[in-house]
Amino acid sequence: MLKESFTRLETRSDKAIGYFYGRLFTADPRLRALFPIALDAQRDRFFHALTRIVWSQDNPEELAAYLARLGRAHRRYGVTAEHYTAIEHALIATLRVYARDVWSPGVEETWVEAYRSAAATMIEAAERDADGAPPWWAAEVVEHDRRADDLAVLTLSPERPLPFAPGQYVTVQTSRWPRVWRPYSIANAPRSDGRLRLHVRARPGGWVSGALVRGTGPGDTVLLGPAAGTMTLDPDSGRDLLLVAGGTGLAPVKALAEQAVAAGRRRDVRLLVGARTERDLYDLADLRLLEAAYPWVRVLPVLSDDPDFGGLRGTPADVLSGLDGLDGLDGWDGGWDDRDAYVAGPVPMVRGTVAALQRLGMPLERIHHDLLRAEE
Ligand SMILES: NC(=O)C1=CN([C@@H]2O[C@H](COP(=O)(O)OP(=O)(O)OC[C@H]3O[C@@H](n4cnc5c(N)ncnc54)[C@H](O)[C@@H]3O)[C@@H](O)[C@H]2O)C=CC1
Repeated sequence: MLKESFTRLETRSDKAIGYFYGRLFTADPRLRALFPIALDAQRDRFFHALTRIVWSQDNPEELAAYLARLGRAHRRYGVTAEHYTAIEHALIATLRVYARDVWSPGVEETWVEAYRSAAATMIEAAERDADGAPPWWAAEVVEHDRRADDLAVLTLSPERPLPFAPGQYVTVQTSRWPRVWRPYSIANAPRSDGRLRLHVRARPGGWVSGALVRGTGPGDTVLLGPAAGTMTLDPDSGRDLLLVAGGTGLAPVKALAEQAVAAGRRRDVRLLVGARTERDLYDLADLRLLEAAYPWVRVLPVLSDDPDFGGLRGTPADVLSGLDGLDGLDGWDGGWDDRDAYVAGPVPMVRGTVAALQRLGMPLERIHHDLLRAEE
């Protein structure tokens, strides 16, 4: 019933979502303040979440985990239990209009039940979280290192300790765009001074990334959400590590490399740094320092858009796919089933790299990435 009625809404999603927000803000205009000034991205995210909830009804475990993440993430917006009731009314009113040809009291009851159950899971997760972590941290920008016109490395000092594991990300809000949060991976292992580094590339039309690269400097304050993400080192593994980064996907991978070397246990680390041109290797000097300090770490730049480059060319996936019959990856040939891989970067690059690693014989459970979260 849910899927059938939701399909009616999907075919006219723009109008339906517009109607939904209209109902919501008319019923309680104060709710408008919870949302960003421009609603476009919010509309997409709301619809994406609804779609996922409807289509995950057959998979309660996956659904509960997703809703718990969603509920926790909503804490930073100041969402409370009462807001869920207002959303319920607006959603049901919208479905009544847009799914009118299949609507009946039975369908309505099913929706109300499914909505309340989803809301209860979100609220419960948010409340459980509220016992411990704050919903957000204020952090001072202590360094702003502009490495290219569109790229900056920011060092942030949170007002209170912000716990995280290498490989995780935080969401960031700037004063320029209230209520707009964007995720950025933390680019360092935890430090004694509690500081965090972010690698930010300003995307065309990217509000937060543009503000962080071009409109932020030392002394400014940003807000950070709690750390999240599962692309973390397997604590039981002493296996060699293959780290693959594309562009600013270097951030989480560098944090993992720092953690691996700090653990004191010698694990061979190969770090493939994918970029378009030499100019885009924005952190190579730092990576070379890591390599010099730990001889078992090898940093291998791979350039896709520079035919004159003397090193590895193509994407990281091209390099891995071409390994058959070559000398191997800087001394590594074979043994792919006994290594851990971590991959971060543009979605198609991550997909291609995962496929190439599987073809080399690496089991899927050893290949870590953030793809599903990126799509959330
Ligand atoms: N945890 C994660 O997975 C993280 C992911 N990212 C994502 O990484 C991306 C970085 O963007 P930029 O720095 O602009 O990277 P970029 O566009 O400069 O590309 C970096 C590398 O990825 C390859 N690449 C780009 N598009 C590709 C495609 N369609 N197919 C195959 N390979 C491709 C390039 O050849 C290059 O090697 C962003 O999308 C960001 O959201 C960033 C941080 C963490």
